[in-house]
Amino acid sequence: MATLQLKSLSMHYSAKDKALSDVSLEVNAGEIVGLIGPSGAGKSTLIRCINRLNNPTGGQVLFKQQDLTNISGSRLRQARRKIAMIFQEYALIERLTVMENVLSGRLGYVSFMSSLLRKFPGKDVQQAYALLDRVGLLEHANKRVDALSGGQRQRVGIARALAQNPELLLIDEPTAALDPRTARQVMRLISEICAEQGLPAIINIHDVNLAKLFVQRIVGLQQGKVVFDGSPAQLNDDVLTLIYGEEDWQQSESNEEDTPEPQVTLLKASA
Ligand SMILES: Nc1ncnc2c1ncn2[C@@H]1O[C@H](COP(=O)(O)OP(=O)(O)OP(=O)(O)O)[C@@H](O)[C@H]1O
Repeated sequence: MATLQLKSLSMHYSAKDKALSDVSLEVNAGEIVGLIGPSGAGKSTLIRCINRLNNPTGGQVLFKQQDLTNISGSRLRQARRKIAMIFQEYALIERLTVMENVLSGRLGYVSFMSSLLRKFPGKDVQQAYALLDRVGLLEHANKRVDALSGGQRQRVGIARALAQNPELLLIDEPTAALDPRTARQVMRLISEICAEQGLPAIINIHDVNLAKLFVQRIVGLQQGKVVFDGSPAQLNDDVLTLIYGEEDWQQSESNEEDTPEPQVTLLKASA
């Protein structure tokens, strides 16, 4: 049985605006899905409907066969513990350390008093160290996150998400704030960790070439509807035109992984 099943999911922000229409999708354990589509296609809305940050107006979200659309309170909180999110702007607590931010991924598992005092069991701390080691930030554990680079912050966001022991990752534009090389490193890390843990993920991603490099399945959204669901190899110019409209896609095909970033020479304008 698929980890996640979306059945005829719809979401309207207003009576005339349909952000999502009749979206049906299944995501299996270990599967990484890249969600692509033009601005306003509904990618963020779809991700946020899955963990009920947005409330769908129709259809079902079945996570491990439990319908999340008709639960609330503690049942919803419990389901959400197993669905971790990684955000474009990291959503870290800037004045806290890297370790404290990672441990905040455990807040849903500790008592109210412990969460207020930010007291975590020793095994949670050990796990947090192991996760920091995995994302390459062990020596930064005690630094405040506002002293880190964008790529390092996103690694903290990844470690925090994994601290939840999730069974599904929802990832909203994880590389939009990063330079191309760091973006590839972050995508590689996410795809390696998902493969190691058999963890399914949905990644909302603007950069089609990046998606093609790191995911095995791509879903294309257009005006709130799924118009493509297939492998990166099937994502030809006709399909890209279907998703994005008329464009010259050849131009964007030349970004090879690990190509050195072009050197830019700034010329002073003559007076
Ligand atoms: N809070 C909101 N209130 C009203 N309409 C909204 C709201 N958020 C999004 N929308 C509308 O819903 C539609 C889908 O938006 P959404 O942000 O999900 O698209 P997206 O594909 O993630 O776009 P982008 O790539 O630009 O982030 C758009 O028409 C958008 O204007």
